[in-house]
Amino acid sequence: MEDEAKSKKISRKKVAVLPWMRNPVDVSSFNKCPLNHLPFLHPRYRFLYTSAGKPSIELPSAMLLMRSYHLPVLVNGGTKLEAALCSSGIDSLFPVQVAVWQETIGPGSFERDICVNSPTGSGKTLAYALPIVQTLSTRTVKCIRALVVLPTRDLALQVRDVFATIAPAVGLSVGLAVGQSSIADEISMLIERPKLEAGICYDPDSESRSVELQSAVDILVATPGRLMDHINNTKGFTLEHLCYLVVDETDRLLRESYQSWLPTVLQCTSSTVDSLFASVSTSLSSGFGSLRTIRRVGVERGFKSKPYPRLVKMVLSATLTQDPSKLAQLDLHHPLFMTTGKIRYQLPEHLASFKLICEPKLKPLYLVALLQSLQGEKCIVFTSSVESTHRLCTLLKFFGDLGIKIKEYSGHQHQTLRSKTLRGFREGGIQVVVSSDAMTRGMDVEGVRNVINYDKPPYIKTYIHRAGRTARAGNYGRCFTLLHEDEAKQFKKLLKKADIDSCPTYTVSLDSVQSLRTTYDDALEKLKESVEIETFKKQKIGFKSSSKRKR
Ligand SMILES: Nc1ncnc2c1ncn2[C@@H]1O[C@H](COP(=O)(O)OP(=O)(O)OP(=O)(O)O)[C@@H](O)[C@H]1O
Repeated sequence: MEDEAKSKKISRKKVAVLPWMRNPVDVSSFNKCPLNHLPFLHPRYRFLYTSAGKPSIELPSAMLLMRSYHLPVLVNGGTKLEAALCSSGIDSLFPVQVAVWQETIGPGSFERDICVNSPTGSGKTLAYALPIVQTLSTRTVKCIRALVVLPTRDLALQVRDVFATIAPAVGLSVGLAVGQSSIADEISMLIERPKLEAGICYDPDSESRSVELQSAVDILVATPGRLMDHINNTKGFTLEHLCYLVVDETDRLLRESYQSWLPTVLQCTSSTVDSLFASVSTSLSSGFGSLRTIRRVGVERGFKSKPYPRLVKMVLSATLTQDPSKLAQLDLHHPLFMTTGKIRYQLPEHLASFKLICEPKLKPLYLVALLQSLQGEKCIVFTSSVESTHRLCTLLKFFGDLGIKIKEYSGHQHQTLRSKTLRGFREGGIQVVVSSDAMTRGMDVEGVRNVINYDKPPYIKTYIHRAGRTARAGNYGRCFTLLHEDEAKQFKKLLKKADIDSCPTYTVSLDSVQSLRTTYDDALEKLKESVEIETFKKQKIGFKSSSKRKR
């Protein structure tokens, strides 16, 4: 939001778009592509099988050929990756995935850093996950080669799951650094302990042992805070072999410094010839293990005959920032901008936007009437803050049996509770989630048919991300915005920024609103009591902890 407020001020001064953003690759000019027609993947059938189904060339030479194209190993005439994708219900790639594929595995060959601005739900996660996994499938030594950074824990978990559906198929391990478990547990998942002879105890503080520690993962999905903890404190944790850095939800991640994670990562990964020579001279004295590391850098990280290539960066968002000072932080190399269509803010193709004009004092009643008219369809209700999320959710529960299960989701809740709610929502036990902006970005819950803006979104970016929780992956969805009469004009202006000229009015029956009035009065009374009890409890806890401190 701050980003948008600032960019508003700047836009009045008419900041020029960066030259490389002026002629983007238009993702909408690409079509969906069945997996077996994917360029560079398809020829394997021709190389390997004749029309009679007999192998046309020897398998080992075919394997070599595939390796040179970063193609994964064959299984029964298909690829392990293809099989993994198919078993998770993916039989073709979406346009953004095909476009990115062209620039990575295809002719583009990861030569440029890639910046993707593509609508919510268009499949950006797989767009970067698939080429990375395919390229790394030929690696022989395990170390962190790809790092994906996301702003929240739940988003990181979601992205880890996408990698986990394809990476193990080609023998790659995916790790998570988000602070979901204790730091010790996380370390044990990320770092492989040396295998010791019987009777010898491993001492994690021993300097002499640290050279033997190895990464247990090839791909790491992390949030900035926990990533910094590992960079600063975890023995054996290194990003020196990193080949791919993905900054997902880029504009959100660049908005805050998060302990300067980005400059730190860039510093950890800068592999100049100088530093390489420095490490050669130190490693020569430190034994065979490190010598292997030098060879790994020289051979595996090298492609296109460049022995020590730069780190490839991929940055993505549905509302990618165009602010030059923000983008400069990424230190992009010859960046390629890929965007969908000509409009900066695009909504999903099958999203229908509606407004619902309500009397200010009766807004909760309009919401209940709307929820009832949606008949239990999965729905996310967005409010403007964690406090109003809590209040609204509590109020809805006091409405009695609405026949729908409603839960709250906000940044103030404990992670375990949030995860439980998310699980229930995904599995269908919960039909309505009332959320603060914690669920606005990136969250992918299958079957969400409706999004309701209980509070008007302050910025178009907020509208794009909230609305984008529905109508994902080509599905249909609706976004309703509850407005007071005097907010309508402002809202119209806001939608104009995403080139939305028409936002029809949705109506709920006034009778159903009126019929809820008595229940509403009771619910309001109960809400008042509940707020008082909670305030009292909070004060009591505050008093206890402050008197403890005094003691
Ligand atoms: N090729 C595909 N075929 C079928 N479904 C797909 C494909 N690619 C992605 N999906 C599904 O589409 C949904 C949206 O994908 P994803 O979360 O990557 O979108 P996104 O563009 O990152 O959205 P956001 O901007 O909101 O983060 C997911 O449920 C994912 O499983």
